[in-house]
Amino acid sequence: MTINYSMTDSFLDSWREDVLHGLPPRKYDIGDGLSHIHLGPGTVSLFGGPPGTGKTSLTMQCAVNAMAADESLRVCVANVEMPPERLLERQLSRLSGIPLDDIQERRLNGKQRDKLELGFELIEDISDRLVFVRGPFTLDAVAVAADSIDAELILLDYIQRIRPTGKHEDKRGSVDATMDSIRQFASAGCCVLALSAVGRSKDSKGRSSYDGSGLGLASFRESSELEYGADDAYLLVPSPGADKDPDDSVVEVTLKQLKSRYGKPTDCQLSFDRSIQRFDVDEPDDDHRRDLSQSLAQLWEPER
Ligand SMILES: Nc1ncnc2c1ncn2[C@@H]1O[C@H](COP(=O)(O)OP(=O)(O)OP(=O)(O)O)[C@@H](O)[C@H]1O
Repeated sequence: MTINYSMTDSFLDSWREDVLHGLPPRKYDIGDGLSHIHLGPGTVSLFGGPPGTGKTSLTMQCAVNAMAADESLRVCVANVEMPPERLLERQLSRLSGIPLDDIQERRLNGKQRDKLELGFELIEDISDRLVFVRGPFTLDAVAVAADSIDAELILLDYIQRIRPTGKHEDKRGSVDATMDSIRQFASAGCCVLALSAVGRSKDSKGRSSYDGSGLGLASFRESSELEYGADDAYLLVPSPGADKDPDDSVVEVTLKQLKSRYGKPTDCQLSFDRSIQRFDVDEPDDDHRRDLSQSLAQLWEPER
């Protein structure tokens, strides 16, 4: 076994230089209103939430936006549930505004085909920097695929189904080992986005449910190593009181930040338009805005 350790004087100079060089740490631009989500080299972020809330779509949106904003960014995606073509159809829908149903059913009229071109162009721009693992879904395969393009951002969807190296006694041991390897990816300078299944919790009436109010850090399935190993952890849950009509194409969801290793956890409200698979950050409502402007005004106009 290799044992790693370092004397402080061996890295003091480079660290001092790093602190003083005046440039902020690299952070990906994943879209308007989402700057509190710190995704950058060397970080591990965990995204959990009930099935179908949009974790896959949100994290793919973040990755594609980051690639569009930074032409040097290379990304590796390992999705155990959906093939690349289906994942990209969601992005095509979002980027062109054409309903996903029409794309999936291949019922596109001339006008829609023209609009799709914009989406295809954007995807073509990132196509030589985006690699998908097709299987086996092991961390070794992820490492090979990521190395093939020197990927810096790795998206694992989802962590309980991606097998680590070696044999492990049970699911828990296997997820622990996966998190260990993910930390090694991060130490090598990668940004890892890991999606996680969550367990049901008890709702206010004692029933087993995925109700957002009962979910927390301990809800990440199989292992506490997940909550400790991640730098940041998020839960994507339906917003409290949001209209739960399953036919609505737009649903209100909350991205709760449960853990932020180096900052203050911040929640944010999002609208998820499922018909085009697009997430938008909700503007604070007028009352909230008024409260803020009043408090600001008071700051500048002290009581007379
Ligand atoms: N063509 C479509 N039109 C409208 N909504 C759709 C369409 N295809 C998928 N959806 C919805 O979009 C959402 C996609 O969610 P997504 O797969 O990103 O969720 P997830 O949180 O990753 O789920 P899971 O944990 O089950 O993988 C789901 O609610 C799904 O029902």
